[in-house]
Amino acid sequence: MSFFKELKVAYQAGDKEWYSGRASQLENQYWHQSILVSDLENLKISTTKGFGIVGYVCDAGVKKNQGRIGAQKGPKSIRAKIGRLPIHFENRKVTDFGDVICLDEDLEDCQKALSKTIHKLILNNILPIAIGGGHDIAYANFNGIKEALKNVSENKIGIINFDAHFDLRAVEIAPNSGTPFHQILSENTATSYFAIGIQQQANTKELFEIARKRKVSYVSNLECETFDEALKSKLNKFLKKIDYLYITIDLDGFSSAYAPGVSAPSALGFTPNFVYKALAFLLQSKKVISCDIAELNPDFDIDNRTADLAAKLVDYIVQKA
Ligand SMILES: N=CN[C@@H](CCC(=O)O)C(=O)O
Ligand SMILES: [Mn+2]
Ligand SMILES: [Mn+2]
Repeated sequence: MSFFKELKVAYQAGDKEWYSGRASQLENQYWHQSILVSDLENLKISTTKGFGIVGYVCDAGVKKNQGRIGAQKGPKSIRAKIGRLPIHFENRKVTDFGDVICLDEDLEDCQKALSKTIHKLILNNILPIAIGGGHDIAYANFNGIKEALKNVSENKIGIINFDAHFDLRAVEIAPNSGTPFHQILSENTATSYFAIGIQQQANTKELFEIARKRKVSYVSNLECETFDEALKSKLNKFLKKIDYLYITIDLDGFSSAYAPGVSAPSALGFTPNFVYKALAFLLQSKKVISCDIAELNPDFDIDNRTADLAAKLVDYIVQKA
């Protein structure tokens, strides 16, 4: 495809076949009835704001980070659950712009392809909702945002990551799913990063030290039992500093009771209820420029419950943005 020329990556346009569910005599009852599909080449500039789902079919970063592979099957699994959800929103146009697909473990080219996609969607007045794929999706999403906000000073762009992990590992042999925020903060020193749900037993002392040096804001999983006033006030302070917010959700930040289908599950993570409340709070700021949901690994899922959670997060973002 010429949009991705010079990149070693495959692309598949959005396909209605990916979305199915219960038939209804009435229109607009289920996602599978209303979702639109498109390819990236024929995207026309729209004056009304829309939402764009894009799949990041890549687990090369998870593999390079010594994780359990399978996340490249994530996007398909999430879409199968999205199609079946009822619709409780009006005047929202959601289009699936297809998949960028990693070839021969060429992580960097796949990331560049996703960055180009995110950039194009934002320029077309679309809020991207990227679905992964490993958490290396974050480096790609951020670079797409940065390109779209070329004239915006980097300290006006903030990142909020729902995750058990900082993902602040320094790049040693090659970038991977554990390095995205180290890469971003090294290249954009004035950009602020807030991690929600950090688990002490999932991050080394070295990672906490990197977070301190890089002035990363964070709250631990223990502070995420309820979405309380203390956290709201920290987030308000963070939101005040920035004009644009990128939200990224690593499913391994949830308790494995809700999200078993990830590379690194943990029983200690947050509940869906907590994340719903935090998301509603962040989305009402109207500063969100792009978002993604990462790390679904269908090979380890139980009764597709992690895919179902990811699909419901997509639906919730569309409702609240
Ligand atoms: N994406 C991040 N992954 C974690 C993996 C932790 C683990 O494998 O236990 C990390 O690098 O810290
Ligand atoms: Mn994680
Ligand atoms: Mn992560």
